[in-house]
Amino acid sequence: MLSIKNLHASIEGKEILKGINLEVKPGEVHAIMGPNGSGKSTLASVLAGREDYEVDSGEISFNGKDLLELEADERAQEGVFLAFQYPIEIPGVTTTNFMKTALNKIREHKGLEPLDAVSFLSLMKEKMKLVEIDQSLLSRSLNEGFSGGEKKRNEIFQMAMLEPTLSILDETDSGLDIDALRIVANGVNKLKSDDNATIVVTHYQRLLDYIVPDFVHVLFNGKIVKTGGKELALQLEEKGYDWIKEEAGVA
Ligand SMILES: Nc1ncnc2c1ncn2[C@@H]1O[C@H](COP(=O)(O)OP(=O)(O)OP(=O)(O)O)[C@@H](O)[C@H]1O
Repeated sequence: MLSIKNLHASIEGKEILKGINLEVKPGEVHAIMGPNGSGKSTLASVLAGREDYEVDSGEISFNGKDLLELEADERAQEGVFLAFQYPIEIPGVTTTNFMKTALNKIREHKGLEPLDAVSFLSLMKEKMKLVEIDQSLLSRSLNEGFSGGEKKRNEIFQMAMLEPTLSILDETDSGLDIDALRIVANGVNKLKSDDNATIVVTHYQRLLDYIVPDFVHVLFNGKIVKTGGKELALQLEEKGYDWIKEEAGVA
């Protein structure tokens, strides 16, 4: 589904990603961990097509398409979903209206008719139940005055509605409390299928108790220096990152 080959990327002339290689297949959950400043959020942002980042070399193919050729909104229409560390607030636009527009944009791209009001409402109800989000949140302006946990819940709701093929969750520093961790984890687990894949960027080994990853990758200084199974996250929790740096010869 996703194939990243020797990706180099920089911001304001400073090289951050220094040769990332990653293969993600349908049905898989990949966790990306690593010390502060190693490039985790940069990788998520480059995948989502955020403009501040310059891709210097390398390839990213997504379902056979060259992802780097696509603008951020085109990537979303192709089924890439990025949940940011800090979701933006959009005063005056209700979550419901935002979702309607986003969903119909994606449907249009797939050559489908926009959903009529009744079908849209029944889809919303079904997904609200799935991610346990409160109706009152959906009639408020998007993210405005939402608590951290509410923003997270809302993001997982958006994910449920849009049914992306590839979800990228950047949870490195979002101040998730235990409830919010569970919200994110339950959402990801419930939405998991053989047709979609998830990349979770996290510092929290705890999150991986709830979302069991198929692979854990350790990013250090812009490169993936170690890949393992879910037990790697437990080793990191116990021993920190120094042993990995030594093992990779980057200490
Ligand atoms: N606008 C910028 N200008 C210069 N350097 C930047 C800019 N944005 C990010 N960086 C640098 O890029 C490096 C990687 O940042 P990134 O946020 O991707 O790391 P991270 O692994 O997600 O870190 P954390 O775990 O702390 O969230 C850091 O050294 C950071 O200071």
